[in-house]
Amino acid sequence: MTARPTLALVAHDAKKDRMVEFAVKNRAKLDAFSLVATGTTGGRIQEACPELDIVRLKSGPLGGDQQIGAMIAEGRLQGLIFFVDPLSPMPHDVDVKALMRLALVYDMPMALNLSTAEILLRSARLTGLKSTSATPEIGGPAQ
Ligand SMILES: O=C(CO)COP(=O)(O)O
Repeated sequence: MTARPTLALVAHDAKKDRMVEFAVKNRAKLDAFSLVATGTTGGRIQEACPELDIVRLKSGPLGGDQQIGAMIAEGRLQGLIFFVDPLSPMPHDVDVKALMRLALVYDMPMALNLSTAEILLRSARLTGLKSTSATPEIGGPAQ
């Protein structure tokens, strides 16, 4: 049996309703993944879609973004959907940037808004998300 690819779901507060709508609409597709989420985002999705099995990490400002970043660096994540709020200052802005940076370093499929998330999910269904080998792109740091 092949292991299901792992997908991380994260949304800033102003985008949580949108994430819940996205999850409800795509619940059957999401069920094909092993799901992880930052704490509050995961709680909201779980409430709306109780059948989904979601591993909830810490809340973003308390280290959840960094936990997901560590999963990327260790090759334990295959995709990231992160609904970012571009209009509000964040106390943990450095963590948000660090997460996105690692996704870039490791060439992780990453959707930062609703329209790209829809595309990512469709393409993941068709082709399967690529497995990361925790090898950075050329020009990335040595392991
Ligand atoms: O802050 C976040 C991402 O930067 C999300 O964290 P929560 O899902 O706990 O709100």
